[in-house]
Amino acid sequence: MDVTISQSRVAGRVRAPPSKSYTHRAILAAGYGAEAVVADPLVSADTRATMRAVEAFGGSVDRDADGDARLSISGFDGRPEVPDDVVDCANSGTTTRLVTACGALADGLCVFTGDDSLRSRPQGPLLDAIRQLGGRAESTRRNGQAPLVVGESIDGGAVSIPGDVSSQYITALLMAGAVTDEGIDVELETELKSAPYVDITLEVLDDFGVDATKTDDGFSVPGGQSYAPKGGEYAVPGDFSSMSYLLSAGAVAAAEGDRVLVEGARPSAQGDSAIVEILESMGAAVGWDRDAGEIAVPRASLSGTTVDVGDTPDLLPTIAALGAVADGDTVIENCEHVRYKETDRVSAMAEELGKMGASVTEERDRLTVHGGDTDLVGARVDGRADHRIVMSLAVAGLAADGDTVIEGAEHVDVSFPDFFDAMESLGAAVDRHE
Ligand SMILES: O=C(O)C1=C[C@@H](OP(=O)(O)O)[C@@H](O)[C@H](O)C1
Ligand SMILES: C=C(OP(=O)(O)O)C(=O)O
Repeated sequence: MDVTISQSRVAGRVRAPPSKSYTHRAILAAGYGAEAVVADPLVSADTRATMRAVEAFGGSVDRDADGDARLSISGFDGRPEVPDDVVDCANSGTTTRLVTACGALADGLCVFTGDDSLRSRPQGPLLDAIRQLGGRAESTRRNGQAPLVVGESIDGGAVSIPGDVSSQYITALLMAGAVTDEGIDVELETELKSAPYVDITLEVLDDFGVDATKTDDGFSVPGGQSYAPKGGEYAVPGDFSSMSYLLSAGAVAAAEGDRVLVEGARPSAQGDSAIVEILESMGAAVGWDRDAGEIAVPRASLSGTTVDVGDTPDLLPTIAALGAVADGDTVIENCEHVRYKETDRVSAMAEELGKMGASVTEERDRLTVHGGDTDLVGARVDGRADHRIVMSLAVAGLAADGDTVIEGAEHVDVSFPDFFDAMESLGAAVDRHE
């Protein structure tokens, strides 16, 4: 599906979808346990991949008859079965990493694969860690990418692993380590990127009654633990990465005297709540009522800023789009790890914003958007089969002169299936077509 988004003004109230990161972890944590309800989950292409994996390991995931508001999960109670078939992780890096470590607990071999994008993402450090723990872990093509073959019942132990490729390896080892005999000590060989995502993991583990801690050189989780949320139920908070597009839409295109108000914005461990400070640093008057969980953003004359995205890789496409609308340079630093996502998002944003007339300088670890050099103009752009590229280009399209056609817009299904409905409800001119 392609979407044409035309220059428009937006205003009104909209609810952010539930957090993808928390939902993945809650579904798998429930899978590691005996029985749990996950309330307010994100039901999207990526989280469905984690549900499928829990079922493949012998659990079951039942959705409310009347919608997506609750998942009743029967887990595999710390002992994943060997799946009957290959497990398809689709487009989801989180699913792949988290279930790969789980598969290493199985008494047999598990095979994990996914779509073209997923099969090009790095898994080598996680496979190496599983081998350090005595498990079997191979890439079928011997290139450190899926398809992966994993298994042979690891018991835990000590591993050392780089921290600058993906924090999801650490999350995966901590979640699996809790149900091993010995537990897992993770020593980081390099500085941890995307660190707030491990904080999210520690928060979810704690909510499921599982102990895990930061250590001087990494993380540690004792073995022999059981997963059970307090009161049998876990509620997922709203997603700040998804909110970044809605808030940015307000900053670049809110109607005169009006604002975009986003609900579901209660504070949590999500690093991407930094979008609030980033918008403020660019000149937007953002109002965040933390108790009510509401953020309001009126239109602003944005000016360039400098942002280190070491902790917040998923905000890079949003910040790049904001930079293209702002005056002056927006410098996005510490972004090499953003090249290992669904697509290389650093070059994708440089090239696609370039098609809209933006002037952008791309370096390996830095992206500079020279805002104000030229006016943004509507153009035909490629969403790169990547939900975040699609949604960021839609934000740029709101402010660009004329019509922007975004190819492959259906990929929003990965994290924010109702994204274009939400934009339309705010008044954006959106036309879906083949
Ligand atoms: O653990 C998670 O939920 C995520 C971690 C981050 O990945 P990396 O740790 O690979 O940077 C982030 O980009 C991804 O969208 C979600
Ligand atoms: C990179 C992302 O997710 P994942 O790693 O789970 O594919 C994302 O949602 O931007």
